[in-house]
Amino acid sequence: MDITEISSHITKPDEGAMKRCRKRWDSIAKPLHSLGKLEDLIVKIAGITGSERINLTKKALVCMCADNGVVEEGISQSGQEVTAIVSENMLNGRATSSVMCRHLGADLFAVDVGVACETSLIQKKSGFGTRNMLREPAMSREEAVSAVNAGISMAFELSRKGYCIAATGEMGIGNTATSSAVASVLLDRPAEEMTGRGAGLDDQRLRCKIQVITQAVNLHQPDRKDPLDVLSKVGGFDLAALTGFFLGGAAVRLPIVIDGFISGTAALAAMKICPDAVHYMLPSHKSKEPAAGLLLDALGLDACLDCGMSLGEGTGALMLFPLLDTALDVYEKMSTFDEINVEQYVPLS
Ligand SMILES: Cc1cc2ncn([C@H]3O[C@H](COP(=O)(O)O)[C@@H](O)[C@H]3O)c2cc1C
Ligand SMILES: O=C(O)c1cccnc1
Repeated sequence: MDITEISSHITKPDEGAMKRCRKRWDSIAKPLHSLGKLEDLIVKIAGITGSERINLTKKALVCMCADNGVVEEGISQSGQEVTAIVSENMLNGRATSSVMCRHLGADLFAVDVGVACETSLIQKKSGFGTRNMLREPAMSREEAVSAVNAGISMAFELSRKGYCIAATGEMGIGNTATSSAVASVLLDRPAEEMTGRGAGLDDQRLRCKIQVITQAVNLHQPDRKDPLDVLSKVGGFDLAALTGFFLGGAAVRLPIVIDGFISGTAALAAMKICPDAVHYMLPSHKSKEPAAGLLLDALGLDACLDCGMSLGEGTGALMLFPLLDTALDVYEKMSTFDEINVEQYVPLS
């Protein structure tokens, strides 16, 4: 399956399963809707999987790793080599995401979709880093399509392997700049509003980052109605692959948890390609990056967590897993009003 046919395989969630799931929540002997957004997320998962019997035992984190040519403009605090170092650390358990995955019992899939050197990650390279978007389009349209297809194929692979839920993550120095560029075009907002300090920038470098993004967008004039045009001109392999992963996840009915600003930007691109894809996305946290809230609003999603996190690698998305597990335990194990002989007041209208 590739991008040309994926949208026709994305259908609406199962309303019947959602209704039955909501009914079960309402029958549990506790104040109605008192687990709030956590109840809503379990209901959403019922709609995604088509069953009110929820299984979240097998969990994955998919980290799309890639380099960005625009790093040579000094828009990140770190050098390009850090992408490969941290990505490799995901394999030996020394990256934040891998420590968290081990703690949570989730399997980590670190995918090389465009790191600038050879790596020992899962190989789905569409190139060795993008070009510098300040000088030329970051990718050709064909390269962007290839990265989207790599993301789609990961979703199909996870579904075949029996995963019940997947968190999204990325590693790529400079990808907050590409995300700001893509988000500013898709949301039609100025770069100043969409740009933050990423992995840590002082005021002067932040001003430079905003200028670089503004200039790149002005130079290439990406067509906001064509997300592939936007991704190819001012995006990155990681963003394109994540976009594909969201689309593929929707097609195979796999609940996919959005991480922070970068994953959120890819989620928005996926929604612009296929609006129904958003029904298969679960929000996790509101990143510290300044446009995180705007992105979630554009997706029509409301995050459970606001911890001031801005780490990437899928770390915010992973934090949702224990909350979902706990909510699911309550959903499955608690007594109902009937079982404890408590009558519920049912309003007449
Ligand atoms: C050591 C280190 C580990 C990271 N893990 C995730 N990121 C995060 O920071 C990068 C984006 O920030 P910027 O656009 O400012 O470069 C991404 O790789 C992201 O996942 C890291 C960044 C660093 C430096
Ligand atoms: O919100 C994010 O995704 C993020 C923010 C800063 C650095 N890396 C990722």
